[in-house]
Amino acid sequence: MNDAPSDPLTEIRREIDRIDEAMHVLLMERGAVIDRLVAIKRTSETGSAFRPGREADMMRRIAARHGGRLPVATAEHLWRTIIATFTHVQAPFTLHVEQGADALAMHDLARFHVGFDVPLVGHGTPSRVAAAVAQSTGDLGLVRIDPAPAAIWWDALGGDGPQVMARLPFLSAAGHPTPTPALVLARPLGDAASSEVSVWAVEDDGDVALPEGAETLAAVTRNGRRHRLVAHPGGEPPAPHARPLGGYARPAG
Ligand SMILES: O=C(O)C(=O)C[C@]1(C(=O)O)C=C[C@@H](O)C=C1
Repeated sequence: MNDAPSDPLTEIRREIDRIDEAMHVLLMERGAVIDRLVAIKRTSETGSAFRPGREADMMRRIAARHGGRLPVATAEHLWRTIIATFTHVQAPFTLHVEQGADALAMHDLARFHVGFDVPLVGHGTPSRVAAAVAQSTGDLGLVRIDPAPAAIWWDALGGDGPQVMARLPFLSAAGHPTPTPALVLARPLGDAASSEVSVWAVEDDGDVALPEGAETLAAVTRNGRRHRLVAHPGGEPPAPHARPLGGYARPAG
């Protein structure tokens, strides 16, 4: 089929080819910039190139400037894939995914955020995910936010062990293609972490009220003691003796 040079369809396809080529060239240029970043960024201390606070800023800017026909979730997915791939290029890691109750949704959530260059390993419980992250150098974990889980899995978080580093989905407006709420776990990342919302373990006899704005992500009662995983905007503990378990950038609606 020979389209005449003046055919409007041919013209438009030329324009699409020009844009595709420019995007491809820019992505390759991005790769070269990452090479320079690797030379000056110290990933060896934590074993991870993951910078959740920086990623949250980038996602907010994408959402703010977005418009037109392309769904914003597609833009998010494209950049998540690019960023996760370059994270992996800098320091290879595995994403450990909790696949106990909603395996397919968790798999979708994982692939939406890391694309296909990052290997996934599925685990039956959040405790196994936390253990796998704890035993690794720079692996990440993905755990579903289950309000009434079978175990107090967050007991394994905090200190030098895995911490909460992000909450997904981040651009969480209605209609998100992978809406399953989840937490990202990683070994401590120093000041690369975001603490807009801090996460805590709160243990009581069922008698401690949380301050306004605090959110109970999960709760388990054992032997009369109530164990809660609590998210609290800001860095203040939501209750006396609360144990810090990390934090995340406030999801953008
Ligand atoms: O800014 C960094 O520190 C990077 O490593 C770059 C980059 C990216 O590809 O943009 C990759 C991983 C981080 O999680 C954040 C951003």
